[in-house]
Amino acid sequence: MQQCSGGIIRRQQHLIRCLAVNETLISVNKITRMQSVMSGASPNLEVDALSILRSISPTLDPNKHKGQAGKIAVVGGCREYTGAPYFSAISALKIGADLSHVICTKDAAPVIKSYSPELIVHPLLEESYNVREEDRKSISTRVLAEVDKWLERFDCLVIGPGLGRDPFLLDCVSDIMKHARQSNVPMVIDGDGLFLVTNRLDLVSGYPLAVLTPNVNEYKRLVQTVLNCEVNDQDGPQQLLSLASSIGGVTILRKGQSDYFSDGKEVKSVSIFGSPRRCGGQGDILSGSVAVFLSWARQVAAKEGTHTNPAMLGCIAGSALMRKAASLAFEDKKRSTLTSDIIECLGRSLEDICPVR
Ligand SMILES: NC(=O)C1=CN([C@@H]2O[C@H](COP(=O)(O)OP(=O)(O)OC[C@H]3O[C@@H](n4cnc5c(N)ncnc54)[C@H](OP(=O)(O)O)[C@@H]3O)[C@@H](O)[C@H]2O)[C@@H](O)CC1
Ligand SMILES: Nc1ncnc2c1ncn2[C@@H]1O[C@H](COP(=O)(O)OP(=O)(O)OP(=O)(O)O)[C@@H](O)[C@H]1O
Ligand SMILES: [Mg+2]
Repeated sequence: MQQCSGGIIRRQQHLIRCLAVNETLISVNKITRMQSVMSGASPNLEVDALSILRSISPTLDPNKHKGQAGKIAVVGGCREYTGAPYFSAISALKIGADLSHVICTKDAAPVIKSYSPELIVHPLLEESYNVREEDRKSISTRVLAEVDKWLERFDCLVIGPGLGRDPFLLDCVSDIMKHARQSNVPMVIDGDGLFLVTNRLDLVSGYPLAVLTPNVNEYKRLVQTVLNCEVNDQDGPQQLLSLASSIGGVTILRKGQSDYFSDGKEVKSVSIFGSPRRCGGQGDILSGSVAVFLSWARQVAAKEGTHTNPAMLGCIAGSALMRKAASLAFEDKKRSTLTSDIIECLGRSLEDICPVR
């Protein structure tokens, strides 16, 4: 039955794309609305994500100096996972951040450095297998002191891509999060960062500069822990609103066929056509993207005194760009589309939506 409705949706999506090619009068927004209806998304929640993206993307101004377009740091990368932090950090650069750092374990650092000379990689974190019981305290103090030297320079942290679940390492990351919060540094929390936060809600509860970006599994765990019930898709937007509100007004980006966003006050969605390929790593691109757009949205808010929640704007713009890049990559690579192919399409997608002036 599920397979059957999946097939129908795919055929409908194919039909919509054919219409888009043949009938130039069908606007992106109309296509989006049609897809929302077909996928079961609530059309009245759908935002004009492309306009939002344009409104927060800075111009390339020759008077600006390095760093003003964003300094992002990804806290993640361990012995098992080196791809995820790389995807997140390189995506931030490709979108337009000036500097992208990775704070990872000592073992992961040479590997991540070898992927790209563009990234600034800090081999600071340690996992239990490398640390004697009696050295734990001094090591975590040293890690925190090192991170503190950089913390206030970052416009946003991404916590969790490829972080792993080692208890000692997660304790160190909890301390980093506490310091980031004291310094008002925004945090996008993804992957194993969500595993940490689901068990330590105090780390983000009531912090408006925290963004959680759960996938299906991560969302399920959050709902079970926070709301003490199961995911209810009949009333998905309302449940998301309650979840964000119960965690004190953090912003949540619930990833799926449509992406939904809530900060506990409102719920919005983005259903722009993405890709039917579900290769691992696409969420990592999204986390790096959200970090950049959130930083830009904060700059706009500071300059123009606007009151729209920058975390919501950052999520909406990140989701729109990720989906557009995924669809471009899929047009070209079809079944063999990989995360690296999508990353290669970030620049062209951004240029299509928001050309350099
Ligand atoms: N190329 C790369 O480097 C990529 C790396 N990636 C990185 O992978 C990490 C996990 O993210 P993910 O998306 O696989 O998590 P998710 O869907 O909850 O889990 C799926 C199933 O696996 C299990 N499980 C997972 N981790 C576990 C652990 N450490 N130890 C034990 N169990 C674990 C989990 O079990 P459960 O917790 O549900 O019992 C569930 O059944 C995260 O850091 C992410 O950034 C991705 O971004 C993709 C590209
Ligand atoms: N069924 C779907 N149809 C279209 N787009 C989707 C679908 N599911 C997820 N996406 C999009 O793919 C991106 C990544 O979401 P996904 O749920 O794959 O994250 P993830 O599991 O955390 O990924 P990762 O493998 O990086 O950990 C999001 O931008 C989301 O909008
Ligand atoms: Mg993920």
